[in-house]
Amino acid sequence: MMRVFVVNSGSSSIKYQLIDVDSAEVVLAGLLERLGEDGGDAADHEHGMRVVLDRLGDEAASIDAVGHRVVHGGSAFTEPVLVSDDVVAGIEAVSELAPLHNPANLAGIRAARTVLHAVPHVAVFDTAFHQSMPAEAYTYAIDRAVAERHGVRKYGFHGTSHEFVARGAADLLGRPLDELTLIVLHLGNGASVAAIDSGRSIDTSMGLTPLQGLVMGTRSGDLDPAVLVHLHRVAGLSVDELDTLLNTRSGILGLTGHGDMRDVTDAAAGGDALAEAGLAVWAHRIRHYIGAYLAQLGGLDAVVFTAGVGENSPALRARVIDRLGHLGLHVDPFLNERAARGPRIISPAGEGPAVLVVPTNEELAIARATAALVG
Ligand SMILES: Nc1ncnc2c1ncn2[C@@H]1O[C@H](COP(=O)(O)OP(=O)(O)O)[C@@H](O)[C@H]1O
Ligand SMILES: CC(=O)OP(=O)(O)O
Ligand SMILES: [Mg+2]
Repeated sequence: MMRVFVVNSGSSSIKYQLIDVDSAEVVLAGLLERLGEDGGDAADHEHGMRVVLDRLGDEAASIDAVGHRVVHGGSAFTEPVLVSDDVVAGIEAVSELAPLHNPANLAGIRAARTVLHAVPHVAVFDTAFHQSMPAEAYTYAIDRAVAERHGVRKYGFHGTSHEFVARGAADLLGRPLDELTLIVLHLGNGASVAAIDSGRSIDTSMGLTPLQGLVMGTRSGDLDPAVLVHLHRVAGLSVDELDTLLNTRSGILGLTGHGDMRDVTDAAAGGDALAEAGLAVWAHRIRHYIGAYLAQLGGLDAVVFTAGVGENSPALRARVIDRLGHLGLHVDPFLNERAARGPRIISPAGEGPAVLVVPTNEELAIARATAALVG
C-alpha cells in the first residue's frame, strides 16, 4: 500500500492531497491560501508546509513519497523525475519561460524537501506529455537562431490531465488507446485542446506559455502578435501592463465582466448581450481547434470534454457541438443533460465520432506517476 502526498504549489497557495494509490482513495485534502499576506494561512511556503504537516497529524507518518505538479519542464523533462539538486536546478533553468508558475512550484518543492526530507520527491510536468509533438507542430515560424537561443517553441500544458483523460476515454469506449484518435477539450479556468493519436499528443493549443489558444477565464488565448506592438505604440502600455492585460484581464472576464463561467451562463440566459457575445467567441475558438485537429489527426474517434466547465456544463457542451453536425458530431440532449458524474458517452449511438465526458483528476495522475517511479 503506497501513500503519496501530492502538492500543487501556486504563488500564494498550496493545494495538497494525501492519496492511497492502490484504492485511489483521498485520505486528506486541503488548501492553504494567501501565503505571505496579513491574515494568510502562513508566512511563506516552508511555514505553509509545516502547517500542512500539523494538519495531517498522525497521517504525516504514513507518507511514502511526495509528488509535485510542475507546470513548465521545458525541453529537458519528458517524463516524471525523481527530484535531486540537479533536477531543482533544471526546473530553475526553465523558470523564466513560466514566471507565473514555476517559481511557486519550486518554492513548494524546496519547502517540502526540507520538511519531508526522509521520503522521495517526484516532479510531474504539465509539459511532458506534449514532448511527443512533431517539430512542424511545435515550431513557430520565426528566425531559427533567435528561437533556439531563447527556447521559443510550443511546449503545451495540462499534459497530465490530457493523458489521464485519454486513458479514461479508451476505457469508456472499451478500445485500446493506441488505436484511437481523440480531441480532448480541457475546459477549466485555464483551458487547452489536445490532438491525441495512439495515446500520443501530436498538437495542443497552449504554446510557449499557458497564454496561447482558447479563450480562458482571464487569458486571451490566440491573437495577432502585432496586437502587443500596436497597444505598446498607440496606447503606451508597458511590457508588464501588456502581460497583466492578456493574462488577468482578458478572456471571458475581459469580454463579459464575469470571471466565472457559471455567472456568464446565468447572465446570458437572463438576456445579457455581452455575456452572449462572449460565449459565442469562446465556442467559436473551440470549434476552430476541433476542425484544425480533425484535419491533423486524419480521422476522429471521439471528442472528450473535461475539467470544471467541460464536466459540469451541459449547455456549454451543447453550444460547442451543436454546430458540428456536418462533421458527424452530435450530443443527445437527454444523455448530455442528465445528472451524472463519472465517465460517460453523451452522443447518440450510431455513426460518427463519439462525444464523451471524462472527469480529470490531475492529483491522482500525479500520485500514480510518483508511485510508479519510486516503486
Ligand atoms: N456548472 C457549471 N457551469 C459552468 N461552468 C462551471 C460549472 N461548474 C464549474 N464551472 C467552471 O469551471 C471553472 C473552473 O474549472 P477548474 O477545472 O476547477 O479550473 P482550475 O483547475 O483551472 O482552477 C470555473 O470557471 C467555473 O465557473
Ligand atoms: C497550465 C495552466 O494553465 O494551468 P491552470 O489551468 O491550473 O491555470
Ligand atoms: Mg486547472
